[in-house]
Amino acid sequence: MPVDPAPAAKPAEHTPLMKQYFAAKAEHPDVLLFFRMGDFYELFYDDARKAARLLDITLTQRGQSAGQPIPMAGVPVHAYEGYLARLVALGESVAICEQIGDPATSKGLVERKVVRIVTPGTVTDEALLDERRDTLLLAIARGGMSSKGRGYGLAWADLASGRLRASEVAGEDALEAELARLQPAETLIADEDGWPPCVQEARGLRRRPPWLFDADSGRRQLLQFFGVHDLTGFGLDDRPLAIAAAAAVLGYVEETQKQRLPHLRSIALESGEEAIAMNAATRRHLELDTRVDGDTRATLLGVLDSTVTPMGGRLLRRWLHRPLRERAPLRQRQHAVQALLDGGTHVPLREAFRGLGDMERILARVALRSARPRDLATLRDGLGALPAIRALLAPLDSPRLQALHAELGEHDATAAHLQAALVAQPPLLARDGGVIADGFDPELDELRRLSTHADQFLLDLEARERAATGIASLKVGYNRVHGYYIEIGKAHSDKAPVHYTRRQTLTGAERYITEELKGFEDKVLSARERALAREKLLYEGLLDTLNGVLEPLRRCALALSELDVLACFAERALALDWNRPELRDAPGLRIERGRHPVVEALRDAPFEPNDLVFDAEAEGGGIRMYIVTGPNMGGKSTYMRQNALIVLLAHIGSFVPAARAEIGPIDRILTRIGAGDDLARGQSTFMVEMSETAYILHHATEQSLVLMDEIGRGTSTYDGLALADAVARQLASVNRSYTLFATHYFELTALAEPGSGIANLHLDAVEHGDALVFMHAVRPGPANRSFGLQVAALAGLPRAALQQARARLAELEAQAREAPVPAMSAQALDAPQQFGLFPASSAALEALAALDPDELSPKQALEALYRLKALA
Ligand SMILES: Nc1ncnc2c1ncn2[C@@H]1O[C@H](COP(=O)(O)OP(=O)(O)OP(=O)(O)O)[C@@H](O)[C@H]1O
Repeated sequence: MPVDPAPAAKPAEHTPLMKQYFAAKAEHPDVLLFFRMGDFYELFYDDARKAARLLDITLTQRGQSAGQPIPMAGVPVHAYEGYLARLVALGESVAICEQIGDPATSKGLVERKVVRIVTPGTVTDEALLDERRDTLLLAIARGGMSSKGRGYGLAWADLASGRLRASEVAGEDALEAELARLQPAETLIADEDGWPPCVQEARGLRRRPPWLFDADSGRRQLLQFFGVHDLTGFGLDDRPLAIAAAAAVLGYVEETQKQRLPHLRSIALESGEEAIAMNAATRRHLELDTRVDGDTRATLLGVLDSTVTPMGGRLLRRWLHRPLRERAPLRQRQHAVQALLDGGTHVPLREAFRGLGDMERILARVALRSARPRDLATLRDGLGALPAIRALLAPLDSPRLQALHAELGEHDATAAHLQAALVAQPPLLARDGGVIADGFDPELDELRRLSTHADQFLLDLEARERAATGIASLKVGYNRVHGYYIEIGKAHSDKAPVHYTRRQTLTGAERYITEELKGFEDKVLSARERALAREKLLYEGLLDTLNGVLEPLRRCALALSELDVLACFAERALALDWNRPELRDAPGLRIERGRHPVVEALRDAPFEPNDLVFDAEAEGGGIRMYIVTGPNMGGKSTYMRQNALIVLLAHIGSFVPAARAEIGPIDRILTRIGAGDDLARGQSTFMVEMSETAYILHHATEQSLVLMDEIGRGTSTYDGLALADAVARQLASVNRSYTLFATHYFELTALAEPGSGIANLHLDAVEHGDALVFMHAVRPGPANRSFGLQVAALAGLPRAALQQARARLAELEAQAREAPVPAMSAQALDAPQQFGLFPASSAALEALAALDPDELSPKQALEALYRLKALA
């Protein structure tokens, strides 16, 4: 790291400009400072080096200060947003230090001030935001230990849409699950030790003084911020950790935005009880919105999201990450989707959504007073589309759609106001005017008329003066220094009337001004400026008007987002042949002809649908676990995941890729699917596998859906088999969850005995000569072959290696026939610690292996037998 000599120098030794810079920088030591100098934002010293590296811009030097050259890098003001976007995407924060005074009029150094701080979690500029993803600022407050682990309070703000939420969780696992769900852009924590790895790895991590996370002062801060007497209404009253986190978030937002935040009007507590719990591993394994390789298209969200508006897309993502347990709202959504489908209304509705734009974020910018002319034009067009949307919804028989219809509200007056106020296609920036339409404001019209009609006036004046003076060469002109003038050639200058006042003498001509021309000049020159000022005032007035109806407008935007998602569900259901699942209150799961939405979408060939039945009401509790066997590539993982995705889709209110689905109450979806993607954390594949498995055994309940894919693969065969066996037994007899357990250990198929609640399913393949054809159909019973070698051949393993493998396989199979592994008995299920799958002692095995019967005398043989008996 290069050392900056200059900042270490005594302040007095620096130039006045650099003194000003250091004063600003001292207040924002850990963010990049964009220091406005004319048409550039400049960065100095370490900031310059860092920006040069991150943005690939030139590092230069700017003269000297305190006897040292000043490293400098800069970005042009007109293009700064792109650079800012890149820095923010890299997790950097930037303080924008503007010239406050007018350089033209200020004496000496122009005044400068940091006007806002752009951070990854607080950006609201359209150009810096991902359209289809919430940008969240999260704060985590830490509490004491309880029986469930340490308590954490979380609060997150979505400034770009004005949403503030909080939650409280117990234990590191739950905290990690929340982080995986929220995916914050920036995370605030107290500057203390001992944060778990999931926090330390959080994006845009920022450590703040611990006293900012204090619950008592936090409570006072929240009361003041929301102007309320207690926090009961927000559900936060007895939630000190959530309060502490919320105060930390708000404090940071106020500090960075340096302005009022009228759109953060309330905070709501999200309770974990309301949602189907999915831990970080499950979200990853099910590839809800991102695959391990970073791809976002071949994911559930990629297939599901056909929303028209960005705000609809963001709501859908939030729903997907927080499937609801409560059935009533889900049934309402399903009913709404059905109502849309029945009349085909989703088609014209989606057409009408095209004109909506991102109303939610536009309204946030209106509240922050940073909305640009085009934002308001989009809002105008969106509100203009409302009557058509309302008319489409009005006849539909669905309680949710009618509630949303009511939430949309009437905004005809606002729409008409915007319509009258704005030109059809306003420019990007309000700065240069041309935003407010003609006819909206008489004063502005007059000012505009003055500046635009100037040309005609001058021509008229010229003609009149020529006629009056009889000088045909008389000209009316303008120059920047002297302003308007009447010019007469030297030859005629003696004919200039007395009311002409000389302004300037040139070699061949004289220039004059008259009272009339002077009056005109004053009017015209100031007219443009005044028109601009007037427009600015009118624009601010527009923002005021909109802020007066912000709440109803925001409710309207939220209702439109939900309508967009429901219409998307309808469109997807029709396009992809998905059906309405039945959400039942009785336990059990029954899926008929289910499909994997993503695999199906990616395949050219048809997808083979498969059933799943967990009939919890059957005698003896029915089947609780399926052991799924079959060849590699047979479709085991696909089958397991498709069932989880169908269950998940049902719990966001969507239709599902199945002919029929009956779905009882579900509290969690838990998965253990090998991905090996945690190597970066320094954990071995096996360690990850076991800690995920431990999590599942600790958390799975009778209402949980559990997917276990090839447990025990990461260790030696016997260890792996023993672990897989024990885990399967635990899940079936202790957790009693709905479990799909895919395995290559055929020994486990023996667990399926009558009364055990365990059954076998398998997938199959058939050989056609050298070719292997996967059937992908799930059948009852265990698989009888693994086809591992055939699959290896398909994968292109060298012929010689394959031959060797075949020979070795034959040997192993022969050995196994001679000494078969004892099967597991059903009784063993009740006493998991005693099952007799393996010889109790490997010492006995080793001793046995060391014996050579041909070399033993009968006496030695008998002694050996006694020794072995003692070892067993
Ligand atoms: N029901 C199905 N219909 C059509 N194609 C399928 C079906 N299930 C799986 N496939 C295809 O087979 C491929 C392999 O499936 P999958 O990964 O589920 O196999 P697997 O049995 O889990 O394999 P492995 O044991 O090697 O992990 C999938 O990528 C998909 O293209």
